[in-house]
Amino acid sequence: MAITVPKIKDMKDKEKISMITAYDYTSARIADEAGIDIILVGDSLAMVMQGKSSTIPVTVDEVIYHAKMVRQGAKNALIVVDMPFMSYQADYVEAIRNAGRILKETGCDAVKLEGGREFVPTISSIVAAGIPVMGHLGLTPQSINIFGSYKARGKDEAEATKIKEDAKFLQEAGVFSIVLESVPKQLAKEITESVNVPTIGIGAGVHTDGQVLVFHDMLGLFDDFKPKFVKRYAHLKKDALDGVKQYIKEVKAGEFPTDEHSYL
Ligand SMILES: Nc1nc(=O)c2c([nH]1)NC[C@@H]1CN(c3ccc(C(=O)N[C@@H](CCC(=O)O)C(=O)O)cc3)CN21
Ligand SMILES: CC(C)C(=O)C(=O)O
Ligand SMILES: [Mg+2]
Repeated sequence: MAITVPKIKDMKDKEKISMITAYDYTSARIADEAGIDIILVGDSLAMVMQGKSSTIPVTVDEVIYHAKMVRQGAKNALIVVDMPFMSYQADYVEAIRNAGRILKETGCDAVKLEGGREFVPTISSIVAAGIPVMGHLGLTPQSINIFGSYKARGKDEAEATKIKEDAKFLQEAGVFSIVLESVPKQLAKEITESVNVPTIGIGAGVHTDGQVLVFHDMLGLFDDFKPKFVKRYAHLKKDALDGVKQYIKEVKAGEFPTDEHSYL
């Protein structure tokens, strides 16, 4: 049965939520067939699909292109799409229109946007339009030019308090779930216990209500950088390199194709 927003909310304190990114049909198929709860069409596609050094350049048209392909590959998972940098920050009417385009043109289920109390009016307006919103606190990569690095957030008392308060603000604004990225595990635990919507951690320890990782990171396919929170469950880049090298060798040696791969 297809997973819905109410089902995700209901999983808090009952069953851990599994979430993974996907940017195309083939990866979405794999995640969905494996039984993932949520697929995120992350703006991390800037790094993984486009080779950029931040998520800043991604456009609404580009996430829509990827989200359409993901939709084709997923039958059961809930599909959440990241709202790109500057598609929701300037004014809330533009934010509603962009969130609406994303849902309407892709058939996906919800949007995610980064930020705390400053975005309460934006989030509540998008939700009022009938579009479910997932929040994102802690390390918010679209603010890389303010932060200056991708280091963990909320390590001092003042920032920890701000993030914890922001989680409450997001809950009041009507988010159905909150991603907590790169924060101390104790802070993530306190937030998880203080809000009534599920938290989904990435680099936030074991006490969140769910976990999310980038598909290409956890399968060892992407290695431009490797945050501490990434666990490699496969080594696909090594497999792919070995495969392509073997193919080249056999082509050069006239060993491929044999009659098995020829029309006789
Ligand atoms: N492939 C990929 N995976 C991601 O998890 C990811 C993206 N891209 N793009 C968007 C953001 C950027 N992210 C990042 C990028 C780098 C670090 C990183 O280098 N972290 C250091 C922090 C060290 C510290 O806090 O002291 C690390 O070593 O973990 C973390 C998250 C997470 N997101
Ligand atoms: C890392 C996750 C949470 C994300 O926002 C992304 O992939 O863009
Ligand atoms: Mg993102």
